[in-house]
Amino acid sequence: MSRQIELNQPQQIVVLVLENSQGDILLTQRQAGKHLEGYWEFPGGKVEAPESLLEALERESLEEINYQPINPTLLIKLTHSYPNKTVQLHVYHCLAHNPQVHANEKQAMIWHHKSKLSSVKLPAANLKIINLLNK
Ligand SMILES: Nc1nc2c([nH]c(=O)n2[C@@H]2O[C@H](COP(=O)(O)OP(=O)(O)OP(=O)(O)O)[C@@H](O)[C@H]2O)c(=O)[nH]1
Repeated sequence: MSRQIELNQPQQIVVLVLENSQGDILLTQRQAGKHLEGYWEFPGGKVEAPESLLEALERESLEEINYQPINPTLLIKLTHSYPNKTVQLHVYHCLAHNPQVHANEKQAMIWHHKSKLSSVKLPAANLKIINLLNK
């Protein structure tokens, strides 16, 4: 496969929108040296073949925030192109009363009300997700 075609292939990404009973959403901060360093995001990451989307979601969630998603539902699937890569995000939503999470990778973490997410520095791909959460 040529380099150009590889660049055009979207990376398959799963993300978890974890919402507590107050309508707050968990955000983690992308670490230095990574794509979109310093931006806030939903926990998640790349799907690793041959795992399913839900297996990837569970693995990423356990790895990053030590949380096992309960009954996650698919909120939206979207594709976004950044200057250096294209991602396809499979966005899962999970509502939990008082989820106990832990920053396993020592990343900064905040709970932020869903109605105020537009004031946070989030990746451009996440705009559609924020709009959906506030419908
Ligand atoms: N986890 C997460 N990733 C997101 C979100 N929005 C968004 O555009 N992405 C993009 O999806 C990709 C997630 O990949 P990743 O976190 O596993 O990989 P990475 O960039 O840290 O790189 P690496 O694991 O190769 O070092 C990144 O390019 C990231 O910028 C989001 O809300 N959560």
